[in-house]
Amino acid sequence: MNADYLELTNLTVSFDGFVAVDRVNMSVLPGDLRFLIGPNGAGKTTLIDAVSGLVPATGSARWAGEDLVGRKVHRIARLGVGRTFQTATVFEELTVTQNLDIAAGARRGVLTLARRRTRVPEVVVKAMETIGLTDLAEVPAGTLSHGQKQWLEIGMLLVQDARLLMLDEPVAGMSAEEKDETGRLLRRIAADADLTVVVVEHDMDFMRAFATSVTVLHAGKVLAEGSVEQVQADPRVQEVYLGPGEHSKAVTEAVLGEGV
Ligand SMILES: Nc1ncnc2c1ncn2[C@@H]1O[C@H](COP(=O)(O)OP(=O)(O)OP(=O)(O)O)[C@@H](O)[C@H]1O
Repeated sequence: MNADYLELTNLTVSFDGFVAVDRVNMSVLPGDLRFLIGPNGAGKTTLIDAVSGLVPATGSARWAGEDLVGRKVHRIARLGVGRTFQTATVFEELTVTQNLDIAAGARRGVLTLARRRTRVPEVVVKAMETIGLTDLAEVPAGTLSHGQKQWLEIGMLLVQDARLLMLDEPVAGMSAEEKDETGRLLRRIAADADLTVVVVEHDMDFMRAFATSVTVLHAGKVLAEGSVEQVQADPRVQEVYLGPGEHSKAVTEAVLGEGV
């Protein structure tokens, strides 16, 4: 099997004694589009921060045969781990091509960057096609819509050869069409390119439409894991989203979506 799978064992993050991520065990295989959901403060962002090396953790986070815990951020990135943040971080005054070229350059190193190049590298052309921004190649990134900026950020991870992509609320603030487009893009990336994708998301409609598997975090712990149908039908999941007690089908559906 492709060694590019993520395996968290007892992953734990504490902030001055407060345990934000509590002995999490979780495996994500290539080709999977894993959604990480849970109420506010459940520890979702902290978990992907720990995997990307942004906060110290204990336990282990194995990826591509190495343990990421204790490694520096740049070293983790070099192992093919990439993430986006809730706010897109593109260079607004540079074009789509230039943004991708710089990201690809970061991977190539200073020597290659210093050489004059007259044409756009193949990897940039390919990423632009994947994210659907070929027609906007020469447009400054600052003029892109919110959704298009998120896609550009995903493209920047692809040209850096990221094989594990962790995306923090990618569709927040997007239009319905942009959400659909993003879902299809993530499916393409996961299934066709066989990359490992973890999406932190609050948008239940988006999760239902595109997740291939779901992990539910609550108070730093894994509460449930499985297919969309399995986690939606889990009474413990319904309870953390709705509070304890009996709920009408209509109320449950309003929060967790239809089909529960
Ligand atoms: N740097 C920090 N120092 C102290 N506490 C923190 C820090 N970062 C996060 N926390 C706490 O850890 C808990 C988990 O936060 P986190 O942002 O990971 O949750 P989340 O599931 O991503 O929530 P949301 O969906 O609201 O973004 C929260 O109680 C938060 O206040």
